[in-house]
Amino acid sequence: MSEIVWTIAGSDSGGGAGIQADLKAMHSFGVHGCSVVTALTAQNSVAVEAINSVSNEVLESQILALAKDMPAKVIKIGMLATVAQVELVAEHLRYAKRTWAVPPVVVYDPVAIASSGERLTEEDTIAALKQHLLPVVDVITPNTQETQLLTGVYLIGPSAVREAAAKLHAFGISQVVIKGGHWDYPKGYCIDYASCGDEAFWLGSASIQTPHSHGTGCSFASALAACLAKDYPLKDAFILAKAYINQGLKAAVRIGEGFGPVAHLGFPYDLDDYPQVIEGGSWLGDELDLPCPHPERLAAGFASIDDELGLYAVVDSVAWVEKCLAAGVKTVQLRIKDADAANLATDIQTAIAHGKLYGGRVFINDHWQLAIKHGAYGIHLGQEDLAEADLAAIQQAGICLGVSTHGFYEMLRAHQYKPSYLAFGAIYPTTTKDMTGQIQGLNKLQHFVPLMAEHYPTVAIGGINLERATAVAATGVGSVAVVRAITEAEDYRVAIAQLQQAIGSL
Ligand SMILES: Cc1ncc(COP(=O)(O)OP(=O)(O)O)c(N)n1
Ligand SMILES: Cc1ncsc1CCOP(=O)(O)O
Ligand SMILES: [Mg+2]
Repeated sequence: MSEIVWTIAGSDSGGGAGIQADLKAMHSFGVHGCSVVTALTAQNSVAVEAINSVSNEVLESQILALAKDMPAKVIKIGMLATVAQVELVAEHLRYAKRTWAVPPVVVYDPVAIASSGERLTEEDTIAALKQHLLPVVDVITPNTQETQLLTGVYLIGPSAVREAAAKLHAFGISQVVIKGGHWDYPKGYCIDYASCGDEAFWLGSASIQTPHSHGTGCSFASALAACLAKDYPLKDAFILAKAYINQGLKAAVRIGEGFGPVAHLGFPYDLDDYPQVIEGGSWLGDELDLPCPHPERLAAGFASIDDELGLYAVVDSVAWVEKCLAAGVKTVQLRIKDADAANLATDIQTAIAHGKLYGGRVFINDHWQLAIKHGAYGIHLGQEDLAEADLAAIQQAGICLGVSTHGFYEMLRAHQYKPSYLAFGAIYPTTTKDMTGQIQGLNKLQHFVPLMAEHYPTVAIGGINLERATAVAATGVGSVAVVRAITEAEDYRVAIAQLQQAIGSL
């Protein structure tokens, strides 16, 4: 069954923003959108001619009807036209959070001012929002103007953005997304910021020049709400919502005499629409004063893999490396997690030598210094290793680099380094490694592969066995990596042959 997401917002008779935009964006991400209308605005592409807020009775009847039968996983709040509406909605949200079997996640897009400049709310709504609504909000998505209205912080640079986010967190909001669509800083770029308190993310996209951007705020927040309902973590929902808006702005056209609406074109499948993940060491990172502990170690663009990766065995001993190579596996990874293991250096050296002897590709997990020293075919690194490892040395040695990713944010982060392959995991639950909260599933894999397969060899890992291998390969992923499906098989040679057949590889 589809996840249910409510939008509590105003109707836009022009069809470009409000409820109408919300439902289209939600549909694009495959959730079922329900609506609670707060006002029947009379608007067209030129002006907001009337607001026509609904009575609290009408508003409440919609909430009660939905709560009875269609409780939401995520509730997106948009325009609340009166102080009385703010109080009523806040009261129902508090009640839902207290009493529903699964408390809803509340996403608030503080629609204070329409893109055409008209004020959509009563003058004294801000005070009521701070007192009643913000304490029940989980995620807030203000633009520059709305951030300033709510925090009093004038967004003149990155530290002001962080300061404003801290003020929003202080209202009790755990996740803050500040949209930079109106900054134009650095020139020609749109920079957005998200903070979960302990982690912060910056995204950058080249500004898209179009006057037809009506409804972008509503659509962004609704896309984000839908992705949260699909269990994407905030950083991935942030990426997808941004890609959705970029895609929609590029395709937006005039409808009416004024400003046309952002287009709604379904899940974003074109990598060109995706934002750049901004890290220290990049020029955008420098503009934002992001720290970079080892700029001299950074590198992008690594050696190419010489052939299809095929079945990829990930094993923890030299003996297993040799057994897999001898059984015809062409890509093998030595994954020794104990940094103080006796004979670590000799094991790595021997595994690399076996690779050369059998004509296979041996990747070394984690121990990049020893891998460089002994001339490995490749090195596999996790996300946390990227900031520490000497990528420049790996690149100069001509060694291939594989990088793990768990979701869209990490995928785009890895893309900055242009590695030799990208691994997506964990596709299914696994007992080999603690992957709590990082299980992607086949659906997400189906989204990752078309975005990246044109640029890199791709690998799926995590919980893959013979029964699952065919479905995984059907996503178009280039390689399937397994641990237990080989090491715990009754007969590993038979298992290797069957897995190779299932994924259509030699
Ligand atoms: C092919 C492949 N994909 C992912 C991983 C995981 O690597 P990493 O994130 O570095 O985690 P550890 O393996 O070090 O626990 C992998 N090893 N191989
Ligand atoms: C190392 C690793 N990285 C993501 S899942 C995983 C373990 C995969 O092991 P298995 O194939 O036994 O599930
Ligand atoms: Mg590792």
